[in-house]
Amino acid sequence: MLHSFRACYTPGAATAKGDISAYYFLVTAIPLLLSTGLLLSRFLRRQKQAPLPPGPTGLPLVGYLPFLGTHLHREFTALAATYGPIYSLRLGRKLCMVVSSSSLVKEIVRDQDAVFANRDPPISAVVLTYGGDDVAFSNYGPLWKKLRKVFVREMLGGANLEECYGLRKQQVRNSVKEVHKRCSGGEAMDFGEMAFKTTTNAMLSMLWGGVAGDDEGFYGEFRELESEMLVLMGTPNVSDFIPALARFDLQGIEKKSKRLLDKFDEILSSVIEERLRAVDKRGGNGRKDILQVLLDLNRDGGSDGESYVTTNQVKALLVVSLFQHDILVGGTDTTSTMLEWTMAQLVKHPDAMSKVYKELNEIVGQNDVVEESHLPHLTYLEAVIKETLRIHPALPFLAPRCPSKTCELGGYTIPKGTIVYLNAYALHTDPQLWEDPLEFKPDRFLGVEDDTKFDFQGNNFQFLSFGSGRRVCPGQPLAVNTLKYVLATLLHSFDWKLPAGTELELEDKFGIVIKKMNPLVLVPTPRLSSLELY
Ligand code: HEM
Repeated sequence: MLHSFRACYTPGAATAKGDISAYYFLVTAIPLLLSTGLLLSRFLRRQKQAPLPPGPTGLPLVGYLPFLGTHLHREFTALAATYGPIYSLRLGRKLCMVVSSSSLVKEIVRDQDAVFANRDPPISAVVLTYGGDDVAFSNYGPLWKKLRKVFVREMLGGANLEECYGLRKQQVRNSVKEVHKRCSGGEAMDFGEMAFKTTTNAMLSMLWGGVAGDDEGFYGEFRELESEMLVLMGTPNVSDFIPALARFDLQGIEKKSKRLLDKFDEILSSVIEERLRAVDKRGGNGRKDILQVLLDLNRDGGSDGESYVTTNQVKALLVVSLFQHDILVGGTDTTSTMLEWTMAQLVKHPDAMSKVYKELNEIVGQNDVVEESHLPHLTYLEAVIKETLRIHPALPFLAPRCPSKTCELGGYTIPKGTIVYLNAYALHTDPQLWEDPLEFKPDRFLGVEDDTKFDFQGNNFQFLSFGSGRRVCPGQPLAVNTLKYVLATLLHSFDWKLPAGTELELEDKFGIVIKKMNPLVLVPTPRLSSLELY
């Protein structure tokens, strides 16, 4: 080809010398022209590309990290007032975006949901879930789809949830007995601690039938591991923000997470081995529990033959379920945190509390105990729970998303791999969207004609307690059921008052889960006529 090219430009009289210089000219000029063209087209493309969202500048290397305070949900909300509903900031080497408008959230979780469906988990979470081998941390793809299906259909499916009711009920009734025992001395108790124990025991009993969960020593060990995890996940890790330093593990977080995983693994392996040796494989209450469902999938892949899960995936799914979100959000239990917040708001608002008691008297009566069949009729209690989730969203930024490719949002470029925080707290407290947003007014959720308007599925982009889109919380039906059932039971059985001379404050503490700063200490007194109801 070069030859024919040369022939065109070297007609008859050309000398051999002229031939050679034309040849060299072409050999150098063509690549030069091509690369200039390439650079020019890249430059023009970049000129055409939308800019990054505006945002505060930080310092070299560490970015905006040194300027972050202790109440990130409020700080990120305040920054939106300066930089608008989408802004960017660098945390270490990582580029982050904060989105605080319902129209942009809708674009992320509906119009571009598949693009924004990846995660960027911290190193400690990756280690503690056997390499991110689970539903909460895997990126959007075949592995996530399979694990999500197992989680939603096999582990927490409607039928399974109903079948496990007996086990949950037993644990909640145990708590009622324990509270009743402590009532006689007028003893004050830490409500959050009792709520944590109740929900953990209910979950343990669902997972492996309470085989080991009834054992106090075992429970204590789990609590210890849980608080160790809290520390590990709660400590900002330089390796997460400056990946080039990750291999040095400067704070030893990766090493400690591995040690913690070994302890979890020991417990989970012994529970699994015990079950594999057992003659009766049905677990507690004579039914197939979640452990058995997972072991069956591990053995034969399930009825569709496609739901095979590895042994490590069995363990990672158990860990995530056990701590509900603990791994995801920093060693803290979302359900018991929300139980504590709801109770605190009720104690703070006696009007709302008396409406809950009135509803319980009408629906359950004082000569019966609360059953799950009562729950759909407790509409005021549900409004109270929604209002609490609105003011205190357990995960104020949901679980951060990560786009799998560079895309555009609201006229800005969002580069692949950016960490995207959906600021649910900002949306839940936006005065444009809610009247008196900081006031506790459960009635705002009553009498809404359209059932889906404020459902828990994230169909309304101003109320996002459980997220939205394909990565919406799969534990939501269990979480709402547990919240309603435990609250209804504890309120129906007891009156709850502050200890004499104390005052209630509602100060919060930022973590990946927003917890109450100080424990909620209350004094219960029995309110049912018959001792048998305890
Ligand atoms: C009040 C209690 C709870 C709240 C407020 C809550 C909230 C959330 C939120 C906001 C997300 C992120 C959704 C998103 O990215 O759009 C999430 C994800 C998740 N939640 Fe929950 N959750 C609760 C209880 C539970 C329970 C009880 C379980 C399981 C037993 C659970 C399992 C999960 C899992 C596995 C994910 C990750 C889903 C995925 O990435 O595909 N959650 N939750």
